[in-house]
Amino acid sequence: MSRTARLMDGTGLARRIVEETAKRAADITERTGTAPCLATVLVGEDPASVTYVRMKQNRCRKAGIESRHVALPAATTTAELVDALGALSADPGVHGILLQHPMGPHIDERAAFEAIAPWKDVDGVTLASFSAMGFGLPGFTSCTPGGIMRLLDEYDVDPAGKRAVVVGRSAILGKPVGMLLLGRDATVTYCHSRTADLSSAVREADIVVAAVGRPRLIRGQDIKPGAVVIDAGYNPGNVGDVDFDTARERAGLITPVPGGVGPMTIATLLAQTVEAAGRQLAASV
Ligand SMILES: Nc1nc2c(c(=O)[nH]1)N[C@@H](CN(C=O)c1ccc(C(=O)N[C@@H](CCC(=O)O)C(=O)O)cc1)CN2
Repeated sequence: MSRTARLMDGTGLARRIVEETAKRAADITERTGTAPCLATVLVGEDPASVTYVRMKQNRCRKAGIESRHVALPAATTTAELVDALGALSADPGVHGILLQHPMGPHIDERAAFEAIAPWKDVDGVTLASFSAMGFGLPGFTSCTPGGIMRLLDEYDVDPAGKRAVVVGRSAILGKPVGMLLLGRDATVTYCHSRTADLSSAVREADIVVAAVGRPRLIRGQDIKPGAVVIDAGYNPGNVGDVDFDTARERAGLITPVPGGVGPMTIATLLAQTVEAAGRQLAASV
């Protein structure tokens, strides 16, 4: 019998989160006379990154969050980038910092991320944020993983006792989403480019998170009937890592691309920026 998965509507949920965030931003602005402010930092002019940063700035504007942009040339050195991030970290007018990824092969990404003050790390990329996520302590989550967990909650998917397979192991996506699922008592398997038999691992999964950046890598035939399929892939042309048409015939729930995980990434960034501003401005009065 053929079935069609229910769609997980990231666009609609993100809209509601941003509306709620806008109310909190307005409240902070009224109480303190200062609007929450996100600094966006972009090294080079990668077209996709330019688009994502612009999307973040536009959503900030609509939510009453100020944004300040630092555009650095592609040839910027790690030391120069660290200096720029250090200046933003020390600036009391900036409450959150977003360093767009990727930054170019000559940049030491870890050194750059660590130049962000942990209390302004609204993108959840520092070791401090990563450790807090790992230990289930309060802190800022990486935005896409945080958005994915919020989507699962919205659709009453309780990870406890479920087999979750994360395809991908990047520092801002695969690793942290696996940690968050483990923190919610899922049994987590990470798959990656050296995994011997990806298909058989995926076939075992009650929850699949595709976060590898390979268009349509995960095919419907490998999806366990009724599984929850989260497509966190953002490949050129708005193509996900999951072959949507075949996967939706077997999954129970599935995120579309576009309209699934992507909007949740930005909504999480905005919500965490306002949270950071609220804390910093409360501490300064
Ligand atoms: N420092 C970071 N860098 C990157 C992150 C991140 O979370 N922090 N994530 C990705 C890309 N990304 C944000 O930066 C991102 C990708 C896609 C979307 C999104 O909303 N996509 C839409 C479709 C967009 C369109 O119509 O063109 C969707 O899926 O519906 C948001 C953010 C890499 N770098």
